[in-house]
Amino acid sequence: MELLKYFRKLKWEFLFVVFLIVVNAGFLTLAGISSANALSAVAKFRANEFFMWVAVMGLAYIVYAIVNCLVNIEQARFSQNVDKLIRKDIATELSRSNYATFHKQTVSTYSSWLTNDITTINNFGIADFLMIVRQVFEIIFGMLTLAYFNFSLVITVVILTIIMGVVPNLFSKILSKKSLEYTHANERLVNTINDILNGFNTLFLANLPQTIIKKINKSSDDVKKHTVQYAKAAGVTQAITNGLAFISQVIILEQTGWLILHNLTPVGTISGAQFFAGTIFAELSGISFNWQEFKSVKPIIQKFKSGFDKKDNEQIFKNVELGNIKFNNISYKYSKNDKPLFQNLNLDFQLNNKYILVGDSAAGKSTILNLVAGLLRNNSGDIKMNDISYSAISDNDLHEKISYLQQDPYIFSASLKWNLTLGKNIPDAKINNVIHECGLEDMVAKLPNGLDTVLSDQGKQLSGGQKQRISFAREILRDKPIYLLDEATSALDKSASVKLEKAILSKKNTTVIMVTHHLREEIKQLANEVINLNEVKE
Ligand SMILES: Nc1ncnc2c1ncn2[C@@H]1O[C@H](COP(=O)(O)OP(=O)(O)OP(=O)(O)O)[C@@H](O)[C@H]1O
Repeated sequence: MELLKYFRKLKWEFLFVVFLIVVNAGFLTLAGISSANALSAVAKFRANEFFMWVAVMGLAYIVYAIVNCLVNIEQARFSQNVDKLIRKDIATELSRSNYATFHKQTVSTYSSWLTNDITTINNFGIADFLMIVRQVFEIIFGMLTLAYFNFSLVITVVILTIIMGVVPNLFSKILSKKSLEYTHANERLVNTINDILNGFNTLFLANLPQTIIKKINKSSDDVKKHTVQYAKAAGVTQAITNGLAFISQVIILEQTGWLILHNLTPVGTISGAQFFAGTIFAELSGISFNWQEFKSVKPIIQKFKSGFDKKDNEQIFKNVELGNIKFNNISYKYSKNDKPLFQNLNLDFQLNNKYILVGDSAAGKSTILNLVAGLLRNNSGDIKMNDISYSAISDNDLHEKISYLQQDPYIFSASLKWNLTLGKNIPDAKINNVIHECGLEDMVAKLPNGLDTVLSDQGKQLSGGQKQRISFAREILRDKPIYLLDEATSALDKSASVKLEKAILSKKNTTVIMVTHHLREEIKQLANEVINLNEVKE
């Protein structure tokens, strides 16, 4: 089972929790034995013996309570460390994903994996497994004690145990299925919540605030439906196992009574048998239910794995030197049933030349930049850099050569400095030069902590133009030899646009492909070629 892999990684912590659980089960057993012995002593009017066993019982319960507290603390620590490892594994897969793999799922789905699903794994996986460990030891100790009273009791318990183990297994598949459906419903709820809340402004301006309630209500109903379905399946499983446990307890009680009446065991056994048979069957019914719940976690962890394409990491790539980028007979369509956006397109972007790409809206200009950046790779025909096919060039290699400035740059909820450097160590003097070059000085001066000011909520306090200036500064600091600009100055006024575009187009040893809807004369002059996509697509 996949979850056990994480337990093995944390084996010392796991063993410590198990040790505490075993000690705890030991003291509970001691309390049960003491109670039976106290009853036998009182039946024989042995006062000293009676009080001694009552004292032992009291002490055993006190230690049990203390160790139980320790178990809870250590179990919480262990669970959190398992969560951390699972999150790290998901984060590692995410960090290794290519563009297509990452975008197979929505960001909200990943959020749900990292939050809701981890909570489910905690409740159904880790807590249930440790509960099973506790139950197994309480059963073992209980059986040993029953054997000490009278061995025939153990035989009956074993027979009843086998019956109790078989019946609930019949429900295992249903529980797993329902648990997976429940996690998918949670993903849909998180997706809806994110989508609707991100669209708050649009709905507010359209006077449609009720839509927020309607959409969230609909998804809540979806989660409710699947939670109730899971509870029904779990409830039936639990009811059957509980019913079997009660019947089994009655059988053991009858057998003990018969043994006492025939002088085959002391009177105290009645209390011991009741205590231990109660414990054993309650724990057995718990075990079979917890085991089903524990197994229901498996498809959740498998879902994480199957979300990522293993082939991404196994390909062998060549290191490519900078050179011309050529499109040879490129055709592209976003989905199988679509008409191709363009067919047999041939383009030649010469090293260090500057290109401006124009064309109608939706002609496919951004798609071409995405193909050059290697974000989209499922094209037909061959894209080559320096005569090496893109299929042999890694994303890493491409990103080391390309700066891609988009219309709506992402601003992290981090300091301005972090947003510019993306966490890299760059001297302040260099940062300040670029700030000056990108016209960000006024903005930085007004920020309360200058470069260290945290831009909260994805830079909501910034204007579109300020975000675009930050994006220019970020990419100039990355200092790569190929620039792709996709309407990267659309939110800036004419003079600011011209200044920034000029800064990029005037770079000497740099290839530039710039998409724009506002081709200004002074910018056109800096280009080696203006490509009209409407014409070259024909
Ligand atoms: N991720 C996507 N999935 C499906 N279709 C897409 C996707 N991205 C773009 N398209 C479609 O591909 C076509 C070309 O889009 P693209 O963004 O490349 O055009 P564009 O020329 O850059 O447009 P604009 O000038 O309006 O920005 C459009 O019809 C668009 O709907």
